[in-house]
Order: sequence, then C-alpha cells, then structure tokens
Amino acid sequence: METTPVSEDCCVKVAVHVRPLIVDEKLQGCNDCVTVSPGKPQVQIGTHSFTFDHVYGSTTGSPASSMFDECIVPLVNGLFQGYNATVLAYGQTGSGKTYTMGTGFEDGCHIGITPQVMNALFNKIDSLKHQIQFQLHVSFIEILKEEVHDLLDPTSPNKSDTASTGKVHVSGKPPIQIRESSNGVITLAGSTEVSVTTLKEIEACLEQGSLSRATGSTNMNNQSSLSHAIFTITLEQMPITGDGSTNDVMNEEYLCAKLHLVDLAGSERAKRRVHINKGLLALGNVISALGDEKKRKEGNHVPYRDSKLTRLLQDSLGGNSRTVMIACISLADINAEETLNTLKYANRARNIQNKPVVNRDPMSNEMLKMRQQLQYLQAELCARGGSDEVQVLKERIAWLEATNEDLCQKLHEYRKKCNITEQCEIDSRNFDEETAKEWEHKLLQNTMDKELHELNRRLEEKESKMKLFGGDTVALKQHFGKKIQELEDEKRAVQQERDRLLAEIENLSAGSEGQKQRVQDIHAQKLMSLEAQILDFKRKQENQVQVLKLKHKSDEATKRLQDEIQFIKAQKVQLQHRIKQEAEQFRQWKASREKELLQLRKEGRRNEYERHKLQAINQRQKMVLQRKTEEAAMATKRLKELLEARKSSARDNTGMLLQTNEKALQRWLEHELEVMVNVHEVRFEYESQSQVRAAMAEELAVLKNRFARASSITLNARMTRIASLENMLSISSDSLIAMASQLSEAEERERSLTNRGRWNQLRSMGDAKNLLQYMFNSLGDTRCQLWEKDMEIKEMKEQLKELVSLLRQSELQREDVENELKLREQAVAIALATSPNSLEHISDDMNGLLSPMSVPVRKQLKYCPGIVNVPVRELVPFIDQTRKMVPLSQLPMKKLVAIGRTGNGKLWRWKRWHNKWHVQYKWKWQKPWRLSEWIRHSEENIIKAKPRSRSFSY
Ligand SMILES: Nc1ncnc2c1ncn2[C@@H]1O[C@H](COP(=O)(O)OP(=O)(O)OP(=O)(O)O)[C@@H](O)[C@H]1O
Repeated sequence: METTPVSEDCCVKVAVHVRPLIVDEKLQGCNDCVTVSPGKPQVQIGTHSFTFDHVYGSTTGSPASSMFDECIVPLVNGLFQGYNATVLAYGQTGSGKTYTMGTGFEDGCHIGITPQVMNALFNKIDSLKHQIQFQLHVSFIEILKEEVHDLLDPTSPNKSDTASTGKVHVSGKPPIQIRESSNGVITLAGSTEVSVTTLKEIEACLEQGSLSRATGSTNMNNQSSLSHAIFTITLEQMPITGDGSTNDVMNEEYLCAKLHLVDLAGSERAKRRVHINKGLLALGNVISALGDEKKRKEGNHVPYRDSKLTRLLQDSLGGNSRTVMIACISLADINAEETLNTLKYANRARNIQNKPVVNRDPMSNEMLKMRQQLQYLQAELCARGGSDEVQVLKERIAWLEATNEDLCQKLHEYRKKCNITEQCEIDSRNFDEETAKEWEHKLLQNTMDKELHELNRRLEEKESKMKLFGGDTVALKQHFGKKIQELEDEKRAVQQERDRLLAEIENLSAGSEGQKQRVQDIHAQKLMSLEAQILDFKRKQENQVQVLKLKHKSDEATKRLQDEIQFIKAQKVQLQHRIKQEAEQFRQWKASREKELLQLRKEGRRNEYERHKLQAINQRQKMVLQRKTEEAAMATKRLKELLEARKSSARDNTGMLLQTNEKALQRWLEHELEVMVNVHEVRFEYESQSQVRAAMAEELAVLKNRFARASSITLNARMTRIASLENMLSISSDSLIAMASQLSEAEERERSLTNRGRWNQLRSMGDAKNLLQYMFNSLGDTRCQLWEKDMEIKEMKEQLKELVSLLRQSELQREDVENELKLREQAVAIALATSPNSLEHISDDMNGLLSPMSVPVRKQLKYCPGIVNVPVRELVPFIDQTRKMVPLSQLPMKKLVAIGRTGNGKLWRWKRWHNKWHVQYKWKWQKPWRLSEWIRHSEENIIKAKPRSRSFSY
C-alpha cells in the first residue's frame, strides 16, 4: 500500500470546548475566569489572549452542538477518501474530555463525538453500499503508566460478571507491546481488532471498552484521569464492479483509513505526576517539540523523549493524519492555572504541521486527485454561497446570547433584591401581627362597649317607661277600687235618699193639698238632684271601670316591659362576661407577647452581639485575606520581575554570555535560585489561597443552602456574611488568576530551560569548576544555617514538651485539690448540721491537705517568659505582705471554715500555678475564679510543711 501526500501540509486544528460551571463548582462559589469574545474564536484569561480555530461553549462561544459538523464531519468524510484522522481531547481532569469525546458511552447515551462519528459512518456506508464494499474494524486501548491495555480483550469478564462480582479485572493477556518495525513504523502487537458490520455492534464495542475502563478506574482509584483511551476505527473500502463483484484483482481503488478518537489523561501539572503519567509527559514533549517546529527549522535543537510511546502519540498528532485537538477547559477560577496551561499547549499545538496522506493504489491516484479537486471546488463554491448568510446568523446568535446574558444578570440582581425584600417583610410581619392583634382587640372591645352601652340605654328607657307605667300599680288599683266603692256607696246612699223621698211623697196624701204640693215640689226637686247625682255616680263609676280596664292593659304592657328588661339585663350580663373574657384573653396574650418580646429583645441583644462578632470576624478575615493577597501579589510581582529580567537579559545578547566571567555566572546562579524559591513561594501562596478560598466557598454554600436557613444565625447576619464572603471570594479569585498566570509562565520557562539545557552557557571546564565551587560554598552555608535552625527547633520542642507536661500536672493537681475541697466542704456541712463539736475531728483530718506548702516544688523552667518568673522584687505590688503562709492544718477550725467562704459571700481557694501558690477569689455566683493575690513561698516553707496525707500522682 502506498501513501500519497496531499499537496499542502495542514496544521493541527484546535477547537476549545469551554465547560460551564458544574454544580460542585457553583456550590463552591466559583467565578468565571475565562472570557470568550463573542463571534470570534478568541479566549481571554487574565492578561492572556489566545486565538484558535474554534471556540465552543460558554455563553459567547459557538454552540457545542455545531462542533461535530464543523470539526469532525470533514474528518469522517476524509476517511472515505482514505485519509487518516485523529481527534484528541486534551485538558485537565474534569474539564470534560470524556464528555466531549463520548467515550464514557454507557446505557445507549449518544452524547459526544464518538457516538456521532459512528452514526455518521454508518449513514454514509448505507448510502454508498451499492457502489463500495466496506469493512470496519475497531480497537480500543488504554495507555496507563507506559503500559498499553486492551479494552476489548475478549478474555476479560463481561459486563454483568464485573458488575456482580465487583472484582478488579485482571486480563488474561499481558499488556500490549509497542513495536517498531524495520521501516520505523510504530505498531501495537496483539491489540484486539473487532470486525463490525452494524451500528449496534460498534456501539457495543464502545460500551464494552468504556465499561472496562470505568471498572478499572473505580477499582484502581480513578485511573481514567491518569490514562489515555484511544478508540480506533479502521475503514476499508473496495469499489464494487458492474457485475457486483469487488475489484480484487486490480486493487484499483482500495482505500484503508483509520480514525483515532483519543481521550487523553488529565493534563494537570504533568511534571509532578511523571511517575504515574509518563504517557502524558511524552505527549507534552511531543506538543512542545512539534509546536516549536519553527524554532527547530531555525536550527534550534529540540530534544524530546524519543520513546516508542512518544512516537505512537506523535504519529497521532504530527503524523500523516488530519488532526483536530479539542482542548477542554473549565470556566472555574479555581482551575485558572491549569486552564492557562491547557490554552498554552493548545496554542502551541496549532503550530504542528501534519502531512495527511491517502492510503491507496498509485494507479488510480491521478484520477482520484482530479475527482477530489472537483469535489473541493464544488464544496468551495457551496461554502462561498452560504457564507454571508451564516455570518449574519452567527452575528445574530452572538447578539442574542449577549442579550440573554444581560437579562440573566438582571434577573439575578432582581432575585437578590427580592430575597432582601422578602426578609424585610418577614421582619415586619411580626410587628404587623402584634399591631393587628391589638387593633382587633380594641375593635372588639369597642363593639362590645357599644353593645353594652346600647343595652344600658334600652334598659334605662324600659325602666323609665316602667316607672311611667307602673309606679305602685297595686296601690293605684286599690285607690281606684276604693274610689269605685265610695262611688257605689254614695250612689247607694243617694238611691236610699231618693227611695225615702218617694215614700214620703206617697205618705203626703194624708196632708193638705197645698202642703202636699209644696212638699211634693221640694221632694221632686230633691229627687231630680238625686237622680242627677245617681247619673253622675253611674258615669263616674263607668269611668272608673274604664280606667280599671286601661289599667289592666297597662299591667300587661308593664309585664312585657319587665320581661324585656329581664332579657336586656341577661344580655348585659352575658356581654359583660364576654368583655371580661376577651380582656382576660388579651391580657394573657399581651403577657405572653411581652415575654416573647423580652426574649426577642434578649435575642436581639444576642444578635447584636453576634452581628458585632461577625463584623469583627468579617473584618479580621478580610484583613487576613488582604494581607495574604498582598503577600501573594508581592511574591507574584517579584516573580514577574525576575522572569522578565531573565527574559530581557537572555534577549539582550548571547554575546554577554560568551564573555561570562565568574561573577556573572554567580549572579546568574543566584538569579536562577531566586526564581526557584520565588516560584515555590508563589505556589505555596497559591495553594494556601486555594484552601482559604475553598473554605470560604464551602461556608458560602452552607449559608446559601435553603435547608440551613433555619439555623441560629439571623437573617441580617447571614446576608452580611454572604456579601462579605462573596467579596472575599472575588478578591481571592483575582489573586489566584494572577498567581496562576505567573506560575504558568514560570513552568513554561522551566520546561524550555529543561529542553534547551540550563547549563549551555557554561563554556569551559574552568567556568564549571568555579560555579561548582561557588555552589558548594553556598550549599555549605545553607546547610550550616539549616543545622542551627534544626537545633533551635529541637530546643523549642523540648521546652514545649516540658510546658505541656507541667500543664498536665497542674491540671491533675487542680482536679485533685478541687475534689478534696469538695469532700471537705461536704464533711464540714454535715458536721455542722449534726454537732458543732465534731468539727475538731474533721480538723484533724485536714492536716496538710489544703495547705499550699505541702505540694512539691515544680521544676523551674530554663527559659520561661512571663510574669511568674520575674524576680520577687517586681512582684511586690502583687504580694500582700501582711499575709502569712500557714499550713491549713494549723489553722483553728473556725477560721478554716471561714476560709472557703468569707463573711460577705465571697469564696476563695488556693491555686498552684507556675510553681507559685495563689489565692483566688470569686463571688459565690460568679463563674470564673479570679486571681487576686500572689502568695510567696520558699523552699523553707516547703521543708517546714507537714508531709501530705496522700501523695499526688502525676
Ligand atoms: N460541556 C459540558 N457541559 C456540561 N457538563 C459537562 C461538560 N463537560 C463536562 N461536563 C461534566 O463535567 C464532569 C467532568 O467531565 P468529564 O468526566 O468528561 O471530564 P474529564 O476531563 O474526562 O475528566 P477525567 O480526566 O477525570 O477523565 C462530568 O460530570 C460531566 O458530565
């Protein structure tokens, strides 16, 4: 098989895939550290700016969905023309390589490049199967620690076995050998090549391989980030002749092309992981070596590890294939350094020139070349036709995405505001509730008062009516009865008078006519007046009867009125009861509310205290962070200066190096060492800043977590803390990005020095010897200083040990003394309660126990700073000269009783501290003991003191 080079070399295409912040990073409060220029394949990080072939992801980059069409489809099409192709995913761990490549293919998930490639391949094969016969093979290998493993090894346990046993897969096969043929071609001996005819079969291979990789990774501590995975698809094609057979004899247009889909190991700081990741180092070397192609052409020597593995990877990158590198990066500021490194590598990879070749029979070369040219021209034509429209659409998308981002930002701010307002509402809700309750109570009381007032008014009205009606109704009745009776009597008397007169008139017949007539007239007159009287009486009587009837009616009305009055009175009682009840309820509510308020006020005070405390913490942390950031900035600035000084001195002239003298070489060495130390310092600052940042982010996540909102911290305090943390995170973020930038520069410089040779400027053996002597001297000095420091540290450790043991002893002793004191106090209390005379026995038991003199003297520290070890003279103001040290056992019992508790309720006790005895006082209710007096003691006191009844054990 011959290969035909295409007319032009083509560079490795580099597409950057920006991964959005994942949940974990959001929880950590990460910020974006990368910006993508809208509509341009440009990426900015810190002060660095890079241009690539494509940039996908982020809000302003091209949508990731177009990556396949723009970058991979041309490679797939190239396969059918016989061009090898390679797609590499490069980037730090977790930056999305597996996601992008889709080599983590599981459960039929079709995200990523590999599944899409498989789909596109089979679609194309389907459309061409009547003209061309195809054969497809796949292999899937993993490169780990310079060993190549076969992920499609048929002897490995199947998926269900692995899942059920959970055991580490140990393949029956040894790792695959990397071989170099006599013509220098690197091959893998014995990797499994599976022949596939359907989409399902190829998918199964990908799934099996991914599963083997994942299983190994789970069982062997996340190896996926340490290993490269290469999924290779080999496409063989042979045209079908008119009679339906393949053109075997002529082999005219037999083509064979390979597509390597490479998911590289995590790129982070390859140097540090050299022992585990030589493969990546090799790749790094390949990239830098090939990336320095121009320099190589200019005559600079570009050494790189010429291992077979390097060559294998080099074949993928700088060989005869069309190569697309997807450089995966994370937006998160915590990954700034690695992101910058990835971008630098990726930028360098763009310089790699490949020579894609078609693997086919030379006979058909010319014909196909022409066909290809035609196709190319056609494609060109098509592309030109649509390019304006595409450009317009792209611009529109960019504009829409920018607008969207703007709106998202506004929404975020609005939500923030809403959050604050919501909290204010909650605060005022309590107040509102209270006011509403009081208002409701007042309203109810008012209504009930009005009701009562109305009842009273009605009652009064009824009662006054009642008065009107009734007065004394019985008396009235009697009065009328009597009146009627009197009228009756009078009527009767008048009737009797009339009867008597009538009788007299009849009797008059015996008398003279004249006399009779006169008497008759008189009697007639009398009779008339009597008749008139009788009539009058009758009328009066009738009137009286009428009045009596009325009276009866009024009695009924009175009765009704009385009932009404009773009813109103009952209502009034009920209402009064209700008013009382309601007032009592309100009073109780008010009391509990006041209690609550008191509590709240207490809490408020606590909150206020907490707020102050938090403010202080915030302030302090901010200051610490500021100091740390300033230190970091200083170190970073210094590093920058050093690196720049070196660059300019290197640029200035190499001539100066030629005339190097001893002093210049020494200065150079000092500078190199300073750079090294400075890099170390910046890295140290970077790592400690990262830790601080992580801790702050964690706290922020906890504070923002809605489940934690019911915590003891108040809303305001939480908001303040969140704001402060966000502020500090942003400061920290900027500082990290600045440091990452310089570290990346330093690393690059270091790599270039390693490649070019650090010692190239030593021109003679004399130079070397001089420099070696200088180095020997300065190393000697440094070692001596180190030895001195070591001694100092040792001595300080000894002192610390002594202090710790003393502390332990004194704590034990304190406990012991306290226990004994307690026992004594109990005994004294019991004795006092039973009989005062029994105190004497107790006094005997107290011998020496509480005496400070009975405790052995502690060893005096050699170097012990502080007040305790100052000369006694200086302690005079503290010492009560009048107080004499008397062993407690020699004190009379009455005094002894008074010892523990003074008359005014003060308590006191002995306390041994730093080889001195002290008296401590406190009020009975006070928590801590206060040291208020220093008591002197001397060796003689100790000797004089009685032996202790029991010894302390330390
Ligand atoms: N473009 C993306 N959009 C959304 N999520 C992504 C994207 N890229 C990666 N992720 C998510 O980020 C996480 C890490 O991605 P992935 O495992 O692909 O990283 P990696 O670079 O392959 O890591 P490693 O080197 O450890 O294998 C995964 O949870 C993945 O789903």
